[in-house]
Amino acid sequence: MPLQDVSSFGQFQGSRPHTKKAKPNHMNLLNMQLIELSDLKDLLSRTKREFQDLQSQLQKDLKNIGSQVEEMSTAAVQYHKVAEENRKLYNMVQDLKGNIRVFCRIRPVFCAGTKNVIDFIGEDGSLVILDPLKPRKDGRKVFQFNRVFGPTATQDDVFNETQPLIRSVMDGYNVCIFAYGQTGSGKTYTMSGPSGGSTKDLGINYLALNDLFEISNQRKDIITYEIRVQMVEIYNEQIRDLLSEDSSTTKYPFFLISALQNNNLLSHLSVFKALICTNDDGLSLPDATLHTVKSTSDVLNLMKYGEVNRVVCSTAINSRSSRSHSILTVHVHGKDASGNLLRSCLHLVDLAGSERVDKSEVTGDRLKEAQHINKSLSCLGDVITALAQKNSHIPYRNSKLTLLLQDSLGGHAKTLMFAHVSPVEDSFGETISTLKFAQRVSTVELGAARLNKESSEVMQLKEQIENLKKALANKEAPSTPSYKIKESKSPFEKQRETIERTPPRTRRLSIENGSGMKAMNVEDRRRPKTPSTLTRVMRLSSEGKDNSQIKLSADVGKSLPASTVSEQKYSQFQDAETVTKQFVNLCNGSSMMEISHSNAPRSPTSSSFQKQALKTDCRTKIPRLQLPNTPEPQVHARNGIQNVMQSLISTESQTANGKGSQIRKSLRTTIGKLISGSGKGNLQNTLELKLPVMRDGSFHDLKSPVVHAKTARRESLTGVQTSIRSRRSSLGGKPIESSTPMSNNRNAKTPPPVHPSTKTTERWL
Ligand SMILES: Nc1ncnc2c1ncn2[C@@H]1O[C@H](COP(=O)(O)OP(=O)(O)OP(=O)(O)O)[C@@H](O)[C@H]1O
Repeated sequence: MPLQDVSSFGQFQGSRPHTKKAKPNHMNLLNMQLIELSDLKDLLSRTKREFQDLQSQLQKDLKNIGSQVEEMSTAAVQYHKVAEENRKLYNMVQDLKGNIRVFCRIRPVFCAGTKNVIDFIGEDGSLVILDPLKPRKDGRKVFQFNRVFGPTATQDDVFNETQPLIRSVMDGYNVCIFAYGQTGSGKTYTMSGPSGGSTKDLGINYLALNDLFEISNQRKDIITYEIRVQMVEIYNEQIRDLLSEDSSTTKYPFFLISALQNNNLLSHLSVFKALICTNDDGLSLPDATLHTVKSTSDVLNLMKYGEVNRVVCSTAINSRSSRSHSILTVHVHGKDASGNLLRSCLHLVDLAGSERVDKSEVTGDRLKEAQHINKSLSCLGDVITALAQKNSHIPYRNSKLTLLLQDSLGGHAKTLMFAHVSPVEDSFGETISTLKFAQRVSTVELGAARLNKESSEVMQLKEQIENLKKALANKEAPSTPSYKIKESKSPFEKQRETIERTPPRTRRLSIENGSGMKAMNVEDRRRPKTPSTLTRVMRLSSEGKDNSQIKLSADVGKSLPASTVSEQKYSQFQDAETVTKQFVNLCNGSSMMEISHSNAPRSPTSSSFQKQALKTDCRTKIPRLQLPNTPEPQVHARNGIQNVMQSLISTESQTANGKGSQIRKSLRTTIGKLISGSGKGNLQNTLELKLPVMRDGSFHDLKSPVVHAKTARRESLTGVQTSIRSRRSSLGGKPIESSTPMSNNRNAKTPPPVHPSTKTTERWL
């Protein structure tokens, strides 16, 4: 470095001020410069060190910062993971509870300078609204939803959040998405896309179907899907098919509609099918044309067609205001390789906007439309309130809309509501009421969604059940004539004619069996209190071929249909016939046995007996022939037979015309045949179980203490005394062994009592 420069550097630095003015001497000057040079060297080295220190410090700091940033970023990632997990868990809880999910969407402000009422939109679904009239803290209203989409949210953002729900349709869940909000708040925009048929920014309807096709393609090796759509609108409480191929009927000018409405002609038009039908899964669906769609272009075309047919008009609030609720229903049917079936439905509902008629400035037909819209939305509100309060009655039937959405709102579907709000100050009232409604909807718990999947085995079983039902119906068909009044003159008819010719106060009971018909007439002189019954003639027939089919007909002055007892449909029973009825029921092992049990009066003429019989008249359901499970009914059956016999006997003993023995004879024969096996079929089996008599007429080897009573009863029924040890072929058959002198006398009118203590034998005596 030149000396001059060095000195000037030293001066510039001011590190050592030159106080002494030395004589310009060469040597001195040199020395001074050397000193300054060494000073400078020191300074340089110090600065260097300092710089190095600073550098290392900086590096350390940078390192620290780096590690801190790294820590923070991992914490952030963790936080997001946890938040995502929380959301998933929250959704799972909601799924399990079946809560209706609520997303809120805020449409953008279109006019610059308009005051915005949205104060805060949280990532977690919170929304704060500021009351323009109370700009301070107390004007803030906080709402919580599953998700809130701000004005800048795109259609894709909205769809991405909705996609998992929509996809579950392909897994067999019923899904319903409905857009709710005031008029002009963006419902149609969300569901269909921008007005005017633009193919940009298409809405959920299109994106959903597109996605369903994608899934269908992805799974085509595993499941074969069929996707069909139908599109209807509910306009003035009428359901219109928007995809009806008859274009002349799909759209009407408003003057025509009102004219038709005034003349009550609207319902006659095919398009106004005010019908809601139910599908195989019991889901309420509109009865409208179904179109199979195979590609997104099919969907686009259909949606355009439907949109054109939809009733829209201009109001003060919205230039293209929907005047109806539109419902796009997507039916998904899937079948996998193993034959398992799944069926599901996706309802995509764009509701008509609620509007304040003073604001929308509508009159005439528009006013009527607005009133219908508001009414149906209010019905929807009532349904939601009732559901939220878990009321027992949910007023679905108050409007077509709620009727159609019944399964989605109260069934086992996954339901999502889009609450649309406008951020402008002017709409604050409507915004608040929409948000309050949405909040209420979010509290509705529908229960866990149900999977509509049927395994092939279940389907096979269902098919079998159907076939069996059909077979049963066919089998029952031939027995139907037994309920009808017989046209041809059967032996029954002839018998009936004879009966009808018999004088009043004569009751005739005939029991028909396979071997022929034996009749008995009982003149009941001891029933003056019920004269009407005295004219009634009852006929009981027990057809020999199949004793399970015991036909019963009652002649009550006029002919009554003969009906099959096993079918429990005999129409009228009168007190005078209770004896027979008891007997029939005993044969059936029915509930009537309880009546004829110990509490039942023994005599059919006693008033209490009549009362009981009347109590259990034709309205009493008598079960089919069935095998008793417990020994109790057997006891009832035996008691019942005993009671019937006693009743008959008492009646017989009261008659003085000598026909009692005929009754007894006939009854004995019939009972004998029933028990011994001349009749075949269920009744016989039943009787075998009910009575200690086997099919072949032999007795069960009973070792119970009631054996004596049974023997006595059998003896009382047949009039033949038996030894406990002796076995008879049947009551009507020949005795195998006789142990008493009376035993051979089968038709003895007064058999000697074996157990004088029993009432039965007393009566015989
Ligand atoms: N998120 C949005 N982004 C851009 N434009 C929107 C958005 N939401 C709504 N719009 C526009 O606002 C206008 C009104 O929207 P839209 O017709 O969807 O309202 P609406 O709630 O269906 O009304 P109405 O109940 O009367 O049928 C339309 O022009 C629509 O394109």
